[in-house]
Amino acid sequence: MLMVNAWAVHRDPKVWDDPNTFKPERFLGQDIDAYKLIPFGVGRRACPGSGLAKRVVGLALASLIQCFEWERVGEDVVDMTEGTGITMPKAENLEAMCKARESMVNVLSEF
Ligand code: HEM
Repeated sequence: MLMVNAWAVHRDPKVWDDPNTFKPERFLGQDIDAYKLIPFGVGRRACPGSGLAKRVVGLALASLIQCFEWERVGEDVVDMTEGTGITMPKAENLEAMCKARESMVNVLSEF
């Protein structure tokens, strides 16, 4: 079996400018070469759920931001250090506080 090291491809300075900096705007307004960005694999065995996944992740995140106000638990900046594992867990679990936004209280209390 051939395992492709997507982690290394996504952090290769020969492929990406400033690869270790979180810059989502780097993806705006341009087509990215399919072999440079491979979170869903590539080719015949690429993830068939990628279209669904991309829509659901955006929808879930947008819903959480729309419905709740979020705050850190303490003053410390969130530690983004990566842990070990196939699905790239954080080294430290993310703890956050959320409060339903005023405009959402009636909507959320119906569930
Ligand atoms: C953010 C969410 C997801 C990520 C990052 C992801 C990523 C991947 C990756 C990297 C592969 C292996 C591709 C390869 O071997 O080159 C894969 C395979 C697969 N994924 Fe996903 N996936 C996601 C969501 C989903 C969803 C929502 C479904 C189904 C509804 C799905 C169904 C599958 C299936 C069936 C395969 C095996 C394809 C094959 O071996 O021919 N995935 N996925």
